[in-house]
Amino acid sequence: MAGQTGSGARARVMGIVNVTPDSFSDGGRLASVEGAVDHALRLIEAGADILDIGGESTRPGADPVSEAEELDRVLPVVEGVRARWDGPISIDTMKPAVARAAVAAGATIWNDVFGLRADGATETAAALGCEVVLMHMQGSPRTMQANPAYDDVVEEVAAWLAERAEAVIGAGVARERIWLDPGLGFGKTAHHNLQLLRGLPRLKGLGFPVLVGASRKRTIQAIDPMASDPLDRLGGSLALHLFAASRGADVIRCHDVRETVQALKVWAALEG
Ligand SMILES: Nc1nc2ncc(COP(=O)(O)OP(=O)(O)O)nc2c(=O)[nH]1
Repeated sequence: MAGQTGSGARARVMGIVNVTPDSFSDGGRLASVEGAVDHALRLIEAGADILDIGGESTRPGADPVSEAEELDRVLPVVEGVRARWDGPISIDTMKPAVARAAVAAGATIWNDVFGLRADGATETAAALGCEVVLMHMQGSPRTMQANPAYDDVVEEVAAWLAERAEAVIGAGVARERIWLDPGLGFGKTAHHNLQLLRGLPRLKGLGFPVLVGASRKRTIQAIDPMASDPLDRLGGSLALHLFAASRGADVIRCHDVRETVQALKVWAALEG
């Protein structure tokens, strides 16, 4: 994992490759394996440090995808990218079997929005020895936005992430393999998301690299009602991600890689 940020060093950029028909901002755009691999290679060309490949939308109200269907979607893309690039590839999945198969196909990171809570997930992560992203989610993708509520969202998310990290370390996952993620939009209101971004130093204080994904998310529309179309949220995405990097985020997960890399570089140059 790259060095800590906040001292002018650029946060690493994780480019999103959604191999799904229904992702909230780019669903269905990568209809073929070739198209998805080409898109991934374009993200690398644009400066992505990591590629995140996912076969199941986690947007609010998303329909679950079967293990077989998810495998059919992601494995050919992981294999296709790995055959052309030797950089870090993360698999964005909640299913241990999908993570296992993707690592066998060349993925090096398990990005689990469910925080390794599926049956067998911690054992699988320990056995794979890959890096793991533990993300906070209140509820499930189908229910999480119904009525998100916290007394103190920063403290509650920090405590939850600390507990999950200790639990997976106890299950055999090496401490240095763990990244944390506050899960913006996963059981949070726009207000909660902004508070979590302001509270990133508290999450960094847990002693793990922090990943933030605000790209094209609904929080931006809550601030700019004109941005009803996720594709109209680039400016807000860049603002949220620059703020996150300035508060110590180590990895930024985004769709618009070229613009994000450029913004982070200029911001780092300003900070000297
Ligand atoms: N670690 C992490 N993983 C994530 N995976 C998916 C999404 C949702 O965004 P997207 O992939 O664009 O949409 P969808 O889930 O509809 O495919 N957000 C995160 C996030 O914030 N952090």
